[in-house]
Amino acid sequence: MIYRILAINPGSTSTKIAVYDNEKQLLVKSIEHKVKELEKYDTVQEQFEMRKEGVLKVLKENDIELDSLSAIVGRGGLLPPVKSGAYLVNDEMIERLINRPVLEHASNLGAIISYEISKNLGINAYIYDSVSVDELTDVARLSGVNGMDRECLSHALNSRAMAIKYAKDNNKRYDELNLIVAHLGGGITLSIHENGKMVDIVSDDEGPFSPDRSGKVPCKKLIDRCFSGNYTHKEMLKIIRGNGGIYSYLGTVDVREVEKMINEGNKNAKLVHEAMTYQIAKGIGELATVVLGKVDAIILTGGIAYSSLITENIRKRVEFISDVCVMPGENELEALSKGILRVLNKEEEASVYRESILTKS
Ligand SMILES: Nc1ncnc2c1ncn2[C@@H]1O[C@H](COP(=O)(O)OP(=O)(O)OP(=O)(O)O)[C@@H](O)[C@H]1O
Ligand SMILES: CCCC(=O)O
Repeated sequence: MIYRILAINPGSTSTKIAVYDNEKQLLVKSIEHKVKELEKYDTVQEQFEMRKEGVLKVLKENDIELDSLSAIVGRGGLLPPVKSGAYLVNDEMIERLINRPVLEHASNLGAIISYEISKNLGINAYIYDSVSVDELTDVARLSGVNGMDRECLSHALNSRAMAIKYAKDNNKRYDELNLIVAHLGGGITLSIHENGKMVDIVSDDEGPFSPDRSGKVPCKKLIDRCFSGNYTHKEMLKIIRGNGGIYSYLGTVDVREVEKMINEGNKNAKLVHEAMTYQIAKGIGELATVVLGKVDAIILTGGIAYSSLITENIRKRVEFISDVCVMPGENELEALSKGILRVLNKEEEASVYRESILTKS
């Protein structure tokens, strides 16, 4: 049986789409959105029509008939905590993403666009491994302030896909391994996968800084700055997410550019580069304690994992814990599509989204 799956991954400046016949990629395309064009919209939700039309146009240009599609999958956005794997998109999920998303994020449009296209075709729309996948254990949930539990927002899609791929490549099952995955992209999140469950993470405000995010910062200094009267709420958020991390030190979010600066003798660039890898290694060390050090492998993935300077600096600090496996880049479209193929092949079940009860369909 051949299933044709459309995968949609809306990012901050692009909407990436791909079409697969089972595992065979028929089409992949990144629809770029110019900053000037996006500035016309006050909210991410308002970009829906424009992005949906872009997707439909690309399908038409590439002779992909809408009625040849078996299912559509969008990158799952900032929902309240959900389980890993697939969810069927329903009205309740759409209402949440349009009116009350946990955070405004382009990925919130993944489900919305998929649902809208699927409705007219009479096929299912899904999300897979949303940013808000939460499999934290109870003990991992406490933050240290009563009433302020930790949040589990991570690059779950790529991280789980790489962990599953690592297991397959090594003739093992995902649920028989303990794996630490470091997703090293524009944002950095680290996760520990214990016997097939992502039981803890180091999120992008708890651990290493990244190209554009601050990571963990000194709480008291942050509070002082918030109440200094010099910044709005929005400006403070931008300081830690968007203008934080490497950008705040060096004015770029491009690690390749940082490495060029280093090669040209820029000592500050070298220090910042080293500090980021040092913090990533510390985060990996922290997660190793979750499984009492019994880690089968440490996986380094995401765009930054293309840098051997980065991966070697991390390796030398963490290889005492376990083997380090470098799986650079991310293939979120493939991860989305393969996840839904497993659902269509009945190897996995899709959950039904309910605000309070998350049940298997
Ligand atoms: N060959 C390379 N060497 C070093 N860094 C690289 C290389 N290729 C990409 N990068 C860096 O990877 C980062 C972007 O990674 P990636 O594309 O995974 O992130 P993203 O998709 O924009 O964000 P996120 O991963 O948070 O969703 C940039 O800092 C970029 O400079
Ligand atoms: C919150 C981490 C996920 C992302 O930024 O895409």
